[in-house]
Amino acid sequence: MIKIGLLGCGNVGRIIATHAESIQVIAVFDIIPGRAEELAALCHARPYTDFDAFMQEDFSIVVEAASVDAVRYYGEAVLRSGRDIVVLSGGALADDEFRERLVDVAREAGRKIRIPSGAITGLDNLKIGQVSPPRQLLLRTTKPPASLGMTATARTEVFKGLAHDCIKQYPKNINVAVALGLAAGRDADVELWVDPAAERNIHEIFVEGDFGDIYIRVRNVPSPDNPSTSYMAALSILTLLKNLENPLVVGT
Ligand SMILES: NC(=O)C1=CN([C@@H]2O[C@H](COP(=O)(O)OP(=O)(O)OC[C@H]3O[C@@H](n4cnc5c(N)ncnc54)[C@H](O)[C@@H]3O)[C@@H](O)[C@H]2O)C=CC1
Ligand SMILES: O=C([O-])CC(=O)C(=O)O
Repeated sequence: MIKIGLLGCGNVGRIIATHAESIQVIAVFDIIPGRAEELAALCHARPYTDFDAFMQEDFSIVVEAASVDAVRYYGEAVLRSGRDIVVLSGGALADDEFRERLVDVAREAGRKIRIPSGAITGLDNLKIGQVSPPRQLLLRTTKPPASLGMTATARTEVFKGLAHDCIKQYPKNINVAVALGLAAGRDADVELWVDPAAERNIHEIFVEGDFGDIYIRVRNVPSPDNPSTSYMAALSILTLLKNLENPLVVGT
């Protein structure tokens, strides 16, 4: 059974901890002591608020479900310790300098940085963009205003531009756009909308290239404890972990 250290004991951390059938959560870490303790009790793990102490535990992979800042603070140390890291807050890798350094560290340590598909689908074959760059790569995200901590009386566009700029303004809501760009090999264009009539977190992906064109629409159910995070994101991590040691690899 894969032994994991969970970095982040919020909404996604709780879903992982309560569905951890094919994994063993050994230790959990959060800056908020009560959260670490509560989650640890749920999955019979040990709670930590001190990162160095957390890292002394016996696990082979760290699952980050915390924040863009957490990836920046701890990503390198995780890899240098000889563990892989699953990064849900992939927005941290929008910073070219940071990403290149992290990849270099992973290469030196012989470890992997795994970005799950999170709240979208299609990252597998979007990687064809690394071989044949797409002419269009657009993510149009629509969320209920509450997901962005806003109020709005009509459908409103709150951002239009490139993913690496959008993530700076909305680090808790648009990590998917950065993952999309990392898969396809170019920064994605992003439109971020709030819509008071939306009951789901909707991600529409438009791609066009030599292969033809793609349109994907994902209508995500918001998570029970954090409406800005789609429930699919947690399921995506559980699925990644379930398949880690499977010799049969499906998808590009
Ligand atoms: N790539 C994707 O498709 C998606 C990515 N996300 C990202 O995943 C992350 C987790 O999402 P949720 O569980 O819903 O968030 P949450 O806010 O419910 O939980 C995050 C937890 O991490 C802790 N935390 C934050 N920064 C930390 C740090 N520097 N050190 C230690 N603990 C820290 C917080 O105290 C909190 O308990 C967020 O960054 C979110 O933006 C969420 C949904 C989809
Ligand atoms: O969960 C979602 O729909 C997307 C999200 O928050 C993110 O990418 O940060």
